Amino acid sequence: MSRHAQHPVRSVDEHRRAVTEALRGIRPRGETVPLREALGRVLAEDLVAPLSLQPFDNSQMDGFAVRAADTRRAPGEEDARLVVVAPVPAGHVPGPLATGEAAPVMTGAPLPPGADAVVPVEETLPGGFPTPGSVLRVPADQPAGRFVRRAGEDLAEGATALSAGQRLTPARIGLAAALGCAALRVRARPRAVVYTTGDEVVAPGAARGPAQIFDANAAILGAQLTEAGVEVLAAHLVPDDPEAFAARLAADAAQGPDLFVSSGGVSEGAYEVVRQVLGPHGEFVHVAMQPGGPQGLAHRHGVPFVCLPGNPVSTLVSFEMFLRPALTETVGAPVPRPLRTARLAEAVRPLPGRTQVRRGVWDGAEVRMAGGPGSHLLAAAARANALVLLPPGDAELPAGAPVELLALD
Ligand SMILES: Nc1nc2c(c(=O)[nH]1)N[C@H]1C(S)=C(S)[C@@H](COP(=O)(O)OP(=O)(O)OC[C@H]3O[C@@H](n4cnc5c(N)ncnc54)[C@H](O)[C@@H]3O)O[C@H]1N2
Ligand code: MOO
Repeated sequence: MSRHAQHPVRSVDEHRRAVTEALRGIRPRGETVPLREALGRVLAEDLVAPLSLQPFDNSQMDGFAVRAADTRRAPGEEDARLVVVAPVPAGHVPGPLATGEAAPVMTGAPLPPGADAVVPVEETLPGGFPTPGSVLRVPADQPAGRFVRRAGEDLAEGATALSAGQRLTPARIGLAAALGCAALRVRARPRAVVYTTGDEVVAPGAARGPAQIFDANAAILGAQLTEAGVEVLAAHLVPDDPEAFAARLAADAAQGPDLFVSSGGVSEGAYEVVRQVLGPHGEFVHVAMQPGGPQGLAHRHGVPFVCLPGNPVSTLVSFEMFLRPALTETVGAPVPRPLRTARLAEAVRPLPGRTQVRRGVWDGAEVRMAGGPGSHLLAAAARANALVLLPPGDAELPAGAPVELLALD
């Protein structure tokens, strides 16, 4: 237990709500994108159908358009006899169908005016598509409407085809295309600036001193933000120098970001650059979660600032537990991670009073821990495909016990 309660303690849910509230101020701008760039984007305005789907009555089968009334069974006859007229290929406008006629129609071809049913070619005699003037035999008593796709059956002209706030899936993009739209108005991606902090941290590829480590967190956060549909405007590695950090922040604010995200510099040390600069502009708390205990949340230059702890796995887990769900809730993307129930492949001891987020390898049924609980274990986390959510508890969870997890891929 801590002797000096330096930070207020809050629950995982409370902090997720706080991050979500902080992001509510993000004002979605709109932009128009071609359909091929629309996947996963969030629609900025309703799409009203400029035409019906189907746009016209058409055939669902390769066969013959007929008037159902012409096929009424004559006494002692199995089949009705009709006269074949000129075929209707898809994409061509047919002439009207007179009584007693059958027009060869292909799937998707408009139904000739007067026709109200389609008989599939394989049900007819003599078979295939006979030349115009030939006699065609079709099974008697064809029901009206058979194999006819009605105009407006799927969607009526003027109806709301897609609603503002919907995420664009392949089917929704396809619907826009079917309605003749080549581009869609979507919410612009939120734009973030990322800071990684610490005198001990150097960029991958740079020269590393004996007490230094490479910056893993800029790469982690860059990938997580990109995956979540956020544009990373810039990523800066800042030293433990509050004045330099404050100046960097002011310069970056001029670019008009929607969000600042940092890793490191939030806990109890003597050189906590993020907490020193942002402390007066926000709150630094301890969340009842491991990893990812120390957390900060501020506003600077009118922009929400989410401060994550510096251990690489703490950064990774904190993003998944707080920032990603907050983006889903406020900006409408990304898709939430699926929450699944799995059985423990091995006994696991949870933490009293704190939610523990372990990294796991999940095979769809059982989950096995990938490495220990330590938040520096990035290589173990890289083997994992799930975050295992262990609720606070004193008693060991036996092998076979059900646990919830967030599936990462
Ligand atoms: N006296 C206390 N000490 C610590 C506490 C505490 O409650 N009392 N909490 C511990 C926990 S839990 C965490 S998590 C860390 C969080 O600390 P900070 O957010 O201030 O992060 P740093 O001290 O800057 O770094 C922590 C750790 O991670 C390494 N690191 C930092 N940035 C990067 C990076 N970009 N790439 C790779 N690795 C990074 C850094 O070298 C440290 O080892 O505080 C504990 N201490
Ligand atoms: O809470 Mo810290 O994030 O465990 O390492």
